[in-house]
Amino acid sequence: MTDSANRANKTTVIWSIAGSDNSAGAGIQADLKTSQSFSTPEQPLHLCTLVTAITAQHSSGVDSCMAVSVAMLHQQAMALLKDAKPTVIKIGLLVNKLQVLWLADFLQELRQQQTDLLVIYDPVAISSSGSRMADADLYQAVMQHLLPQLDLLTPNLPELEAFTKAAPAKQAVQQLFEFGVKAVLVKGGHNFDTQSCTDELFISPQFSFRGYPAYSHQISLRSPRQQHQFNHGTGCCFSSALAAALALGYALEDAFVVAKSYINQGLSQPVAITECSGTLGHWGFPAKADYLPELLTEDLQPPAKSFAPLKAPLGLYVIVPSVAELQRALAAGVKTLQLRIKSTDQVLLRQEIQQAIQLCQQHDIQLFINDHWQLALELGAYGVHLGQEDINSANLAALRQAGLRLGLSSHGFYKLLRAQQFQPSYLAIGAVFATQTKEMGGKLQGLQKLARYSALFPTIPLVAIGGIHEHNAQAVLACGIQHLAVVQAFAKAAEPTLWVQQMQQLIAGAQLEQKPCSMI
Ligand SMILES: Cc1ncc(COP(=O)(O)OP(=O)(O)O)c(N)n1
Ligand SMILES: Cc1ncsc1CCOP(=O)(O)O
Ligand SMILES: [Mg+2]
Repeated sequence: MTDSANRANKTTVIWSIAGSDNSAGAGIQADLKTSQSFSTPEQPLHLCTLVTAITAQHSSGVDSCMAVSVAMLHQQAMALLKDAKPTVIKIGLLVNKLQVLWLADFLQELRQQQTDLLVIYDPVAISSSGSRMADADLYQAVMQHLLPQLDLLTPNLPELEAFTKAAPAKQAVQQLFEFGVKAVLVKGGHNFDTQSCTDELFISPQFSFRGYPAYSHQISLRSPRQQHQFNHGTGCCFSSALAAALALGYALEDAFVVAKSYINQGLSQPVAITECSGTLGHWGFPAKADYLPELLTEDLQPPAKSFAPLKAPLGLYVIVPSVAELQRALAAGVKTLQLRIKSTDQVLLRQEIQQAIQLCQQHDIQLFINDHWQLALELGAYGVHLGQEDINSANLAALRQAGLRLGLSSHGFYKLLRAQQFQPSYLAIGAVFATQTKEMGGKLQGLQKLARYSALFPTIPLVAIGGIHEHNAQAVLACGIQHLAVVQAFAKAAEPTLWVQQMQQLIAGAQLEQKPCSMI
């Protein structure tokens, strides 16, 4: 393959079907800025536009709005299809029923050729300044014709009410699901009674994107309300940020966390146009923990207190399947270990866990017991490592009270946020690279995401796991990660002591340097 073909292969195409906002806070102009903010040389995004309307706007209102004809919309689509099909389509302002009907037909046809297309509709009809831009019968046409073609609808509270006349939001969303839309993200910014801003994502079991099943079916994210008027286009950019994150291949719940953080970042550093008006800033991928929202989970009661901190940095963290291997690791100089036995034989488990605990206590080694938290608790282990699916069933309060350290697995922005709420001793993130040790369904984190995690979660030890070997460890460390967990790399090391020394030196060097990450 040629270089240029390779490059084109990497580029993900997004379409924005929306109105032009000549003041560039919302509409197509905002969609372009947002997608550009998420685009990198490693994962380029290219946003193409189908203009539905030309508006004349300024900071306090919309002076006029001229709809583009359906014939012209069609020509724009046909022209774009001569180059490339979109992976994600974000729809914004639609002005009249004719546009809705054309779009519904067009999407139905496109979906037949492209089954993994994802369509998001941000149903703007009235601008934030109160100016009506769409015909009064628009939503009725949308309900009947467009909703079945949509994956995700992102109404704010007045728009949700205009669609369904129902309250509360859960009931309204149920009605929308019945019309065929697969997920609804209700933007809570118009609930001005509160000092915070809570957005809620409802995902129907029908939603799927590139094989990512939804982890949870209702997720609420809350952030403090930012009290200023430099917020033109916020709702629009929220949906564009979702579109961009989905185009990068993120699961929907991860895209939600990232989009909300993007908005928080943009509102924290807005662009003032006049003294009392402006737009949110577009400053790249959200890069500070301050921008992360708080996750309000329906099913979990995170503990008020944190788990015991680690006695020493994890550094090189070797995972072994037996006491025999654990002894080999101890002899090689490993200081952090995990016993990961996938047998259900209770006699063997008890025996191995007890022996491992004793050995590690003698050598003052940090030992985590994988999965078997009851035995770990009973036998007085130093710590346990659990998966996210274990959080609901394990007695976390008992583990914390007994002083055990807790490590939790995570596989993305949403799960990191969820796991962090339990205030564990560390968070693991994987699989970074392809691994033979655990079936990961082909979903790998890669280095770019690692760098983003370490910027967003700087206060808790982050451990990278999955396919880490001596040849790629440096690249992982360069992402700001300071702890590396390995299975095969140690198991296969021909000279374990030398190998451990080499890895520990690499990690110590990176900890000393504390390089700022260049890959965010
Ligand atoms: C350090 C570390 N990180 C992740 C895992 C994986 O834990 P989990 O998701 O529970 O999967 P299993 O290891 O139980 O198969 C881990 N064990 N250690
Ligand atoms: C347990 C686990 N969890 C995520 S990846 C992984 C396996 C890591 O093994 P290896 O270091 O051999 O790739
Ligand atoms: Mg497990």
